[in-house]
Amino acid sequence: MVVSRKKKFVNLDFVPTISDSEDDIPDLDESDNEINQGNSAPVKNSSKSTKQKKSKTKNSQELDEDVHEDMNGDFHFNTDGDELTTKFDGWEFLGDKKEDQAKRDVDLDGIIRRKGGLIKKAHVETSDEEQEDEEDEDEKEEEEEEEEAQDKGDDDELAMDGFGMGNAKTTNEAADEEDSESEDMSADEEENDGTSELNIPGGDEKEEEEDDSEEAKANFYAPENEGDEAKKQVHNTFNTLSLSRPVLKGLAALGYSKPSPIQSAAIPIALLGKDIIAGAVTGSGKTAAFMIPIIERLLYKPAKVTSTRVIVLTPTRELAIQVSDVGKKVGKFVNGVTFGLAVGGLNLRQQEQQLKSRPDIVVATPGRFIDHIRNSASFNVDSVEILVIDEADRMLEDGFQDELNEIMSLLPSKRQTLLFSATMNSKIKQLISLSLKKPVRIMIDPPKQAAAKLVQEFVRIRKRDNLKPALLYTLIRKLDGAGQKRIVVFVARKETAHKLRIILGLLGQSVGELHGSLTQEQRLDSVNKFKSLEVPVLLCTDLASRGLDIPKIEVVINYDMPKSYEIYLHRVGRTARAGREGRSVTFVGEASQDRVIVRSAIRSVEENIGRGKALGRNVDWNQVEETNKLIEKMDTTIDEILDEEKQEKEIIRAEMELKKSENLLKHKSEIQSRPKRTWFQTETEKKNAKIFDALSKNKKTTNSKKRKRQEAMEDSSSSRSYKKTKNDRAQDQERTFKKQKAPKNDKKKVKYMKGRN
Ligand SMILES: Nc1ncnc2c1ncn2[C@@H]1O[C@H](COP(=O)(O)OP(=O)(O)OP(=O)(O)O)[C@@H](O)[C@H]1O
Repeated sequence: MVVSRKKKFVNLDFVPTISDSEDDIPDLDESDNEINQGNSAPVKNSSKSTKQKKSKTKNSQELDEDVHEDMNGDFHFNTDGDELTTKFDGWEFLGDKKEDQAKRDVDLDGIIRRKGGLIKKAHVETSDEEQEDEEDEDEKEEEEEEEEAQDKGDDDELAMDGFGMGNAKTTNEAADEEDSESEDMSADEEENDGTSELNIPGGDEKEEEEDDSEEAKANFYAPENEGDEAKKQVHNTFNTLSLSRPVLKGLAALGYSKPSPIQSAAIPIALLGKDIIAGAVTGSGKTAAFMIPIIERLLYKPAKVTSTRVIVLTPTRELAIQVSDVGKKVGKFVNGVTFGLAVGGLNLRQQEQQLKSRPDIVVATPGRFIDHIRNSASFNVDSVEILVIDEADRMLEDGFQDELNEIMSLLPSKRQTLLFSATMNSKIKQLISLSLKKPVRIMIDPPKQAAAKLVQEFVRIRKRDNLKPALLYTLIRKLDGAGQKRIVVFVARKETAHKLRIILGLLGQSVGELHGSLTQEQRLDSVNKFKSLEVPVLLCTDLASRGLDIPKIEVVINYDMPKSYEIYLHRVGRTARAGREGRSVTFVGEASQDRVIVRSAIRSVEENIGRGKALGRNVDWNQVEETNKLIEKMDTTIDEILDEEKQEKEIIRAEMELKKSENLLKHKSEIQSRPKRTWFQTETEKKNAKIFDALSKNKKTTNSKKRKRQEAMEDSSSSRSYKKTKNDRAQDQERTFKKQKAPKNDKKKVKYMKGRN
């Protein structure tokens, strides 16, 4: 089969792999029309019927088998129009766990149940319900009027004025909002416009970091018009993006019919081999925006030898697993493209085995990635052609800086680098270390914006911090009495998540946890139970704030305020994804930082009329107080549960130690013969690095004690540093060369060529 090249692209790096015979490419436009006609019809049926009508050519039959019926191929990222609700049930968070490797865990829910929890939800009557019991219909109406009048005077509960932002809503608006709270949240709120009356005073906004000068930008970035042109060239179907047939088939199977704006703009530029710095709002399809061109490039330029050619770095393990799954699904029909994971917390040996086969695309978290480069003998990164950094602004922050520098020093400098994030506003001085080559900037949405269909609500806590657990329970009950909605709750500390799980459990509400104190198996288990609605509420730390794509998260609750508006945007971006509706409820404390975030959110909504809403939420504090009385009585039970949990943990640990010793005896010689692993940074070094960062940021506060710690850190870093030496690299190359000679390695090339035909 001949590969057609479009004339306008002369760059040799460009990879136009579209087949010249497009007859057999599924006609996505056709199905578009049908779905559009039946606007409110369930997607599953419409896409199915479309396909049934199609003549059953071989390809359409194949596609039928593979299409994810629960995905909506018709959804538009343009959020002005009506959206259909997609039925996509999400990526697979399987990690590399094998069934028989499941470790024994403490059954916390079991303990809570033994203490009388998780059986029946605690019911505290609302003021409304009490009245309903007593009054007949007419009287009830009168009551409601009275209540509205009361509400009018009670701007404490209307929250927003208390933030110094002016009174938030008229009485009717407040009443409308109250009504909608108990109903299906997605429906009625559109008529309830509470945003326009919110005032935003100027004030103690955090100083922005100084912008890059025009001259610096001109030197660093590709000419601005390259990004602008890319944005202007809107592609209404993937067919016009010069993609190859297997990739188009993968996209069709996923139910993607139309590229999102970031995909439409970034794919052509990435196919040209250029470096990119891209920003687009949460949930706008950035993952596929880099996965599609990556796979396309692999397909077009087959490797001469089996080697790892693409590295995708993500800040969290769950995100890495998810990104790898997106890639596998996009590349499902591409013969021979292989994926590997280098992710902390999962089985090291298993990953080593996988990396030995040199998968084309390795998705990794930085620490484990460095570990593998250093310690997995047959894995090397000498042939890497493309580096993607997802959530790039996060990866450029202090916590990852040392690891990123180390990775940069190990990767070949001749490569394509793609950076993506929803809050991509890193300054040139941060980007320098990544050795980008005239990157094209593609910023789709105005920076620092929430998703278009997100309703952001705020509750002022004032001095009622002690009522927050009760407020959370009341809110969850109000938003979702039936346990049919997915609600993510963000907290600042792992301990808070754990304690809230017990409190809510004792009140009868089943919740899961996701934070760094859990084992990786437990983390994935939490995500999967949440995905399947087995546990509809997930208590998380910021570990889950970025990237996680679980399609039907209806509500995000910020129990504790995030540290910055950027993190706020990522957190609330777990809902209202891909054009869907969503709601966030944020508990706002008295700290000035809290107010800054609320103001930024409201300002953003006001500046972008028609995109989302910001509202104050009414709370029935009497009901919350009543719930709190129940919680106060639980103190001893909570302690007992924590004790019991601790004891069970110790028993499990002792059993594990025993097993470990047995294994050690049994496999002594094999274990001893393994080469000693070397570490890039020990935990202490990591901590020291953090202190060092903090110190260098705030030199004024350096006292002699801190200075000593700093010196100690500098000492330890000078002796720790390990990089692959020239010698190491030469050995790696030799190994690669030897492998090249082995005839079986040519297989992959043949497979790729097949994929293109
Ligand atoms: N062209 C498309 N058509 C239909 N659905 C799409 C398309 N592209 C992506 N999606 C879906 O949109 C959702 C969001 O995509 P993705 O997770 O890549 O967003 P993101 O921009 O990376 O978000 P975040 O900033 O939170 O990481 C996913 O469920 C994905 O399947």
